[in-house]
Amino acid sequence: MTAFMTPPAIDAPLPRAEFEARLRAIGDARYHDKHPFHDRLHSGQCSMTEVQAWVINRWHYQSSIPMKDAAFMSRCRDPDLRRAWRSRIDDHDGGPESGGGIRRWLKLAEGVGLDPEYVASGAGVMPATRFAVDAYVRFVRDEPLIAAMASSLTEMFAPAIHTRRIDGLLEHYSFANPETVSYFRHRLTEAPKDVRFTLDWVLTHAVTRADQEAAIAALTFKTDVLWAQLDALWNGYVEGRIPPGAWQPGEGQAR
Ligand SMILES: O=C(O)c1cc(C(=O)O)c2c(n1)C(=O)C(=O)c1cc(C(=O)O)[nH]c1-2
Repeated sequence: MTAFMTPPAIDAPLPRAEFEARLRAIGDARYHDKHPFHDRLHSGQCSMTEVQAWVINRWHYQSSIPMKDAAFMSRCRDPDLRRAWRSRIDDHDGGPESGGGIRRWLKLAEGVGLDPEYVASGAGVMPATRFAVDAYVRFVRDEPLIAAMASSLTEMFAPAIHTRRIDGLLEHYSFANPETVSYFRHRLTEAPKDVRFTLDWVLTHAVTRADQEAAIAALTFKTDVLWAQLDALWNGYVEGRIPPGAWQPGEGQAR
């Protein structure tokens, strides 16, 4: 660089490929596939109490996802964006006959010996799970659209963990069969469809460095949302410090 050339501004936007690499690096560093609860679950070391606690608590995430997507859509003036986004709600809610991911999660609940009505009531969800998931819904409702969209990009990292989960559950647990793991099989095609659209949108529309940093921060926040849920699960049901009001083993069993 000669003395007459202007140095690049500190806040110059990242080239597209570098921006994408920064987003992907968040998965390598912080995605919840690295949480010890997942190793325990996928390698068959979880007791049925721990599996039931996971299914009950994750219900709060599952059931909130279409609500956060509806909150997102309520903010979009662009019909093209709404049209692309609404398939996410269809994936989880499905039609009246077929149902969708929500119904498939309740099949898993039944398969692990729980009363699906108990699970669907949301009773027994731990406070920390609620705080984490509800923070995600609020984030998507309140933050700028680019950050709201980028926070869903943890789905970039989900197919690998879903594949590991399907294989691990089928290998190690007698409750696992094509019906009970069907939730995860559907996600193998649904998540890449979501990511194709959203990643391209974020990479294209985050044109300032500030927007790019906000997208990176949003994705980082979302990894915290996921990690915090598993920390709560580990504390409550592996370490045995069940918080007041949360599910007690033996409650909500299938009749
Ligand atoms: O099992 C998982 O590890 C996992 C992770 C994630 C994720 O990375 O947020 C989602 C899902 N599953 C999932 O099933 C799902 O429907 C989903 C929607 C979203 C989202 O942020 O919009 N994440 C995820």
